[in-house]
Amino acid sequence: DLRSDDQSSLPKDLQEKYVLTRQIGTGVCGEVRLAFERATCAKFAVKIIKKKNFHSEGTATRNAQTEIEILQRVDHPCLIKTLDFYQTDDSFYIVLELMEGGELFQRVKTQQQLKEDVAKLYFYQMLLAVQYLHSNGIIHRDLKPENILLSSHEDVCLIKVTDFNQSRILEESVLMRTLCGTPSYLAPEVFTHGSTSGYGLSVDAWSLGVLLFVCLGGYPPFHESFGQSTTDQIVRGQFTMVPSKWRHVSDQAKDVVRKLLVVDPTRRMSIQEALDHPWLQDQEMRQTAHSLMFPNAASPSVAMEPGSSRKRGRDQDDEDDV
Ligand SMILES: Cc1n[nH]c(N)c1-c1cccs1
Repeated sequence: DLRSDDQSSLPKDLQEKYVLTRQIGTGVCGEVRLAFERATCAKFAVKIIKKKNFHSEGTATRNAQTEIEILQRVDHPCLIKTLDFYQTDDSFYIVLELMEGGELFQRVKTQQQLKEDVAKLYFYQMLLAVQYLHSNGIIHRDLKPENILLSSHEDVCLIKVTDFNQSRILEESVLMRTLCGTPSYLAPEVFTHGSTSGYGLSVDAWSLGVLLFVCLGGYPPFHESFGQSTTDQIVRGQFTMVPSKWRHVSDQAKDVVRKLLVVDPTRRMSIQEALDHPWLQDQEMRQTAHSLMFPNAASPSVAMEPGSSRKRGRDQDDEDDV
């Protein structure tokens, strides 16, 4: 167990480059510590994953390797960046960007529920991050408030998605290879249930619906304290928007939640459809988000034409969204 002043159990090359200090987070896989780069005193977060916390070392290694591969492959302003990676016989050490605002989970807990325009700013950034992952064939699979980090203690701030430990990289499946051949002889169920054991990108859309519900309502849509088992509530899509918590939330925001929390994945709103939803057609919010994501980019000098109403189409979103 690493005490804050005990650096001796760390990999030597990690010790030489960083000083690890206090714990800033814990998770099922281990802990996160604040670190200072010796050469620059720059601050980072070091995620320590104990291999013994997995039921099999193989799982630990496979999950960590997938997480490392994804962390090193992705490059988006709303995805946490990895700087370094080390390992010993019993642990992995991942050096990550430091997000001074901590976890969204704590922010919602402290504020009880977020103001709608703040929730919209965060949700839009989450949509862009997940749209980027999906466009790179990656399903996150574990989107929750603990895995959304905030860059500062201000309401208006950059968010970053973290923890790809449960993520999966969509490899070319047998079904995809099968579909390369002539489909003439394939039975209909190959198309409708070819990957019965798998699931698609839509699992992340559902999780984003839960995340938005928590941000707007300040409580989770599905929880064992509501009587039935959480699993039964989820598979039945049973949730309640308690009036005292939701009466000041706009109908458009509620509509986004309801269209994401649809049990049938084929009927669930997609990430792109959410980006095209009227609630997200908020140019001021998008401009704020883009200035947070690209702080060095020149702000557009040309204001929108007076009276022009830019109804965004798909290509417009693609063009403007990262
Ligand atoms: C990673 C990372 N970078 N910056 C922070 N605060 C983290 C944490 C993740 C989980 C708890 S703290």
